[in-house]
Amino acid sequence: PPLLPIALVGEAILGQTAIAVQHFNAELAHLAEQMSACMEAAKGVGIAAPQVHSPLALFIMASRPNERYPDAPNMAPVVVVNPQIINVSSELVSGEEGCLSVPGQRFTIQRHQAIEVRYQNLQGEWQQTELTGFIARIFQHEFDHLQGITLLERSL
Ligand SMILES: O=C(O)C[C@@H](Cc1ccccc1)C(=O)SCC(=O)c1ccccc1
Ligand SMILES: [Zn+2]
Repeated sequence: PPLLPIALVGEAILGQTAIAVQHFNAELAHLAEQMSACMEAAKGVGIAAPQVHSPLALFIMASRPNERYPDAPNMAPVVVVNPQIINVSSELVSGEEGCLSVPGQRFTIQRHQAIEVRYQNLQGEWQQTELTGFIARIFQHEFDHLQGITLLERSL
């Protein structure tokens, strides 16, 4: 089956606040599968539902070592639904980011080094955990997408 098209910066959906997921059904699981396929094909480490023209508060994050973050952990993709950022470290770190909605460009972005987060999985079960480093960076990037914020608004 074809890959979902990826919204480019400037498209309205990328500037909107995402809608909370209410129904943890097969349709949601199917959307998550399609998003994963898109992310893999684009060699991304994350993707948010608005980037595939869905208004839902849902993203996928997956870390793997890469030339910019050679010590990034190898992490199986995680589906994050209805995320909240509960606490953030005062420590900020600058790092390079890309965005599938701003193809071919890199930006230097400051992010919190550590964050405390809460989110639901595909079964609707709440998870709470602390994230640090590159994974915390990915979470903050995807969380921004759900608030209608892209890295263009954060670029130094
Ligand atoms: O647009 C997206 O959400 C995907 C984006 C996620 C992201 C990349 C880097 C830091 C935080 C979040 C990408 O995966 S773009 C792919 C890419 O350019 C890249 C991949 C690994 C490290 C750095 C950039
Ligand atoms: Zn992005």
